[in-house]
Amino acid sequence: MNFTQLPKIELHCHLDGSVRPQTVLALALQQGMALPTEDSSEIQALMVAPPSCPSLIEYLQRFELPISVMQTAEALSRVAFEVLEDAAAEQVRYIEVRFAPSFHLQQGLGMEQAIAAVLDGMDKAKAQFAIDANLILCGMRGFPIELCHQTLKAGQAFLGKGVVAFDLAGREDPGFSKDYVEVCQKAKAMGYRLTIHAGETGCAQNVVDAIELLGAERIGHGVYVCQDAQALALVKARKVALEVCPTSNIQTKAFAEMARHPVAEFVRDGVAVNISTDNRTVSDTTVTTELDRVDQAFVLTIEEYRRIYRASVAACFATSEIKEGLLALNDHWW
Ligand SMILES: O=c1[nH]cnc2c1ncn2[C@@H]1O[C@H](CO)[C@@H](O)[C@H]1O
Ligand SMILES: [Zn+2]
Repeated sequence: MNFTQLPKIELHCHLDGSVRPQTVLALALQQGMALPTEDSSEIQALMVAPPSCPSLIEYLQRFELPISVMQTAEALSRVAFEVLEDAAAEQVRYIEVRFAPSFHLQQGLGMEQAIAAVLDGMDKAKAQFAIDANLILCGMRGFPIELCHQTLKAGQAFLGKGVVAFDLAGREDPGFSKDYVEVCQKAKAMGYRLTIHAGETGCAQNVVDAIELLGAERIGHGVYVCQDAQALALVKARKVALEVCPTSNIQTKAFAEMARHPVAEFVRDGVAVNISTDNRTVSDTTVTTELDRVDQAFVLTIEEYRRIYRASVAACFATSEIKEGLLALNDHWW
């Protein structure tokens, strides 16, 4: 199937993993920052995770370079604008971008300023391109939980003005959810929607916990429910959407090759699935490429793509007005 012209929805895209390599170079030069190389293809090589990264931890090391140049309001705005520009160019008509405000404080920005800067870049792109967008704030596992509380507080004023949800990202230890019950309860009480990275590299129980202990409405990845019938049944019964990022899952060694990835099985089994990039640069991909790779491995039908699209509309954290617009696009295209 040719996905190039079809409308797309991306629900799982990290800002710091989706910076254009040329922009990293330009920002570093502008900021007088020393780089290991000034060749943009070498910069790209430093940012892209190898096809066979030893683990999620190694994958996450690819974020250091882009984060180092994303410490000013101007840089954050520019990067946010460009991510929407890149997404719009491949017919992504709605995107939820995510980032961790706590990673952008190295040069004196406050969390509120970092969030405002990202929203500013997104607003400019929304005005210019055929794309709608919202922002998800990530709390980072492996760092003090206090930073999650600060993130929630910093984002509060922006709820309903571009910020829609809270996420937990970073390393995934078995049983992590029990440490985040209070944070997630607070997030919900404040009006944040909730999506949680879980079941990315091995532990289906983490998906169950994220749903039952934390109240996750969507799961980032969640792919390991394929190995646990009860976890899979829970995801289906609660209509929790999985934000599936196939290439990223191969890079982190969740699955040895695309042919073993459960995404097509999920779609055929009635699981609500969205297909996203995770990280446009670190995974060197686009939503179109992700769909092509799934199609090459499993042959997606148009009806299956429609199902993915509709599930993505249902699961996204947009207003009902935006959702109706996205569904109308679907009618128009098919
Ligand atoms: O697939 C992933 N799993 C877990 N954490 C991730 C993934 N991709 C990116 N990040 C983490 O989220 C932070 C905020 O955007 C990134 O800096 C990275 O550490
Ligand atoms: Zn992710």
